[in-house]
Amino acid sequence: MIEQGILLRIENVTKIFRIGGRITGSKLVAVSNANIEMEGSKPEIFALAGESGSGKTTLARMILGLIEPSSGRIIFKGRDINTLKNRKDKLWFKREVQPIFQNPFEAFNPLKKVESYLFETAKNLLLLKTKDEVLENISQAVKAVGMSLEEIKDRYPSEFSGGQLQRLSIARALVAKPSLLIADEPVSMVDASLRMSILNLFRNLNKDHGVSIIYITHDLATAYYVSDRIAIMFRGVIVELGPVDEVLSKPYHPYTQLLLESIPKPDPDRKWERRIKLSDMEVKEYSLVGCKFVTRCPYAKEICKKKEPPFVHVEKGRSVKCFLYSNGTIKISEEV
Ligand SMILES: Nc1ncnc2c1ncn2[C@@H]1O[C@H](COP(=O)(O)OP(=O)(O)OP(=O)(O)O)[C@@H](O)[C@H]1O
Repeated sequence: MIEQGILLRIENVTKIFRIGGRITGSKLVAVSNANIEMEGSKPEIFALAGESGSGKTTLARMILGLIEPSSGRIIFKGRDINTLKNRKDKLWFKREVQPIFQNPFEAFNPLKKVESYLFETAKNLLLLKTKDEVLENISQAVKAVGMSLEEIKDRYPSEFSGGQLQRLSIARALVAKPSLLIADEPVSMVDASLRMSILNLFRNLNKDHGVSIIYITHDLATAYYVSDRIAIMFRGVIVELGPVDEVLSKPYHPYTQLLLESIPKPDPDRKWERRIKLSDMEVKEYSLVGCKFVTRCPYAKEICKKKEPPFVHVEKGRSVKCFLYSNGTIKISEEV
């Protein structure tokens, strides 16, 4: 049954990878029981934020249909994307959900003219036949990113700056007329001076063209700037979700609180400082049965080691995965 108004529903999605050899190896739950819902009637920018290795890219790849969840479902416009079998349905999904990658230089072959990518996308995904139709379509997409066809004609990737090339990779995605863009760290390789213009472009695409965007980042400052809602991930688990201004001004989860403490206030461009040492703890934390944050949480109790915390709806639109809130009493919400 098609659910009216729901663009994307990530339903109890888990991804387990096997790491190491077949005998000595172990399992790593890269994404654990993720739940996110995005409405189609209110296109939004949804930030998926977390430090390196928190499972963001794995979740993004599942939403793009590049890898299948170990369990759970991803429902896009009422259809389970992993049950799309025939060519027509797969093509439909490819048009609807488009990726934007981190490194625009890797998205284009240096020996191929940039415009050829746009032509190919129009032909392969929209199945446009006439040259006029194709030109009309790609010129709209290029215009939407603030450039023109004349500007890109006969030019190769090396003739553009990183910022321009990232715009063109966004234009290429737009040729398909997608409802959802999955942008994985789209500004981290772009010069700081051009970063804001790309983020503003996302805002325009969302407001003026009704495109929903999942913005994946480890940078809370840009997440705050560009997005409407945010999910904070830690060791494969969404620990907190809600409107970005509320989550970042009044974080509930002890992990989100710690992250915000570690942001150097005067410089919003700086990445999160690694106040928390990650790599050495990483695999161990992934395998904890209770809360993944228990070993560093200043509020940890016995129960946090033994049981997975529930995802509690704390207030309208806000949820947090923490025992501190499971009895309905918010004990820590100030002094952050
Ligand atoms: N194909 C794979 N096989 C085994 N482990 C994997 C695989 N892909 C990812 N992982 C592991 O899953 C965990 C989550 O990785 P993921 O790339 O999703 O995190 P991330 O938050 O996107 O990090 P980054 O920002 O560094 O890309 C990491 O521990 C990673 O090593």
